[in-house]
Amino acid sequence: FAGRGGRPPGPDSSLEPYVQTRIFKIIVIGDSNVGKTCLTFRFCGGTFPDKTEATIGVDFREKTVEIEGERIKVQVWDTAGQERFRKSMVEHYYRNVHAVVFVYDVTKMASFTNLKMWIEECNVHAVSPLVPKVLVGNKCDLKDLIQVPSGMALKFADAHNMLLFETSAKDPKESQNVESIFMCLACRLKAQKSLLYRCSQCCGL
Ligand SMILES: Nc1nc2c(ncn2[C@@H]2O[C@H](COP(=O)(O)OP(=O)(O)OP(=O)(O)O)[C@@H](O)[C@H]2O)c(=O)[nH]1
Repeated sequence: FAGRGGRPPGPDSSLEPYVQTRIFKIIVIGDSNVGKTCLTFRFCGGTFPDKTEATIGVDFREKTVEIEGERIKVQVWDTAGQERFRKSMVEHYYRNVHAVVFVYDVTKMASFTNLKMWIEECNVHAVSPLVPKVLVGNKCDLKDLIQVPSGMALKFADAHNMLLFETSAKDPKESQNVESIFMCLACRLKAQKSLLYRCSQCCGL
């Protein structure tokens, strides 16, 4: 199925151990300035960038993780939040996507209300309801500036069948939480794809 990657076996592959690595494509979507670049940096590189600029088109980051003994490449697509930097790329974002991360800024109500628009864009591009989606409220370190209450975000997440993560890409103490966003999705994808394997074995599809 789509989402497999790695080098095909060469003529003398019997001499070398060859392990195929699956690739999961995860896109990160949301308003400009909510911290998509910083979250993907934190997950893939373990750091918070000193300085960021608006993403133009898309930036790719990746990290190989191990789940139940299988090495999986998590390919993160850090998409542009600004309309002018994303319009020529939108089709590519959604093609063969395995999971979606919707991000808002907990200190900016508009970024939360705009989520409806991001979900709509996802639907317009025919992303299957089976594609796992999560909601991330970022910048939780700015405690005095919070505009989006957790209860409100939780209600929205429930209504859209998503898990909610409230995180900070900036605060190193929160890095485990950032990691959980992507690991949770990778685990769900691994479980789904295992089911597909079993199905293809039993019903021959
Ligand atoms: N305090 C705080 N600031 C953050 C956090 N995450 C990101 N920022 C800041 O928010 C600003 C925007 O971050 P980016 O990661 O570039 O935002 P983006 O969503 O990728 O923006 P676009 O590329 O325009 O879509 C930067 O100044 C970051 O330093 C966070 O968790 N806490």
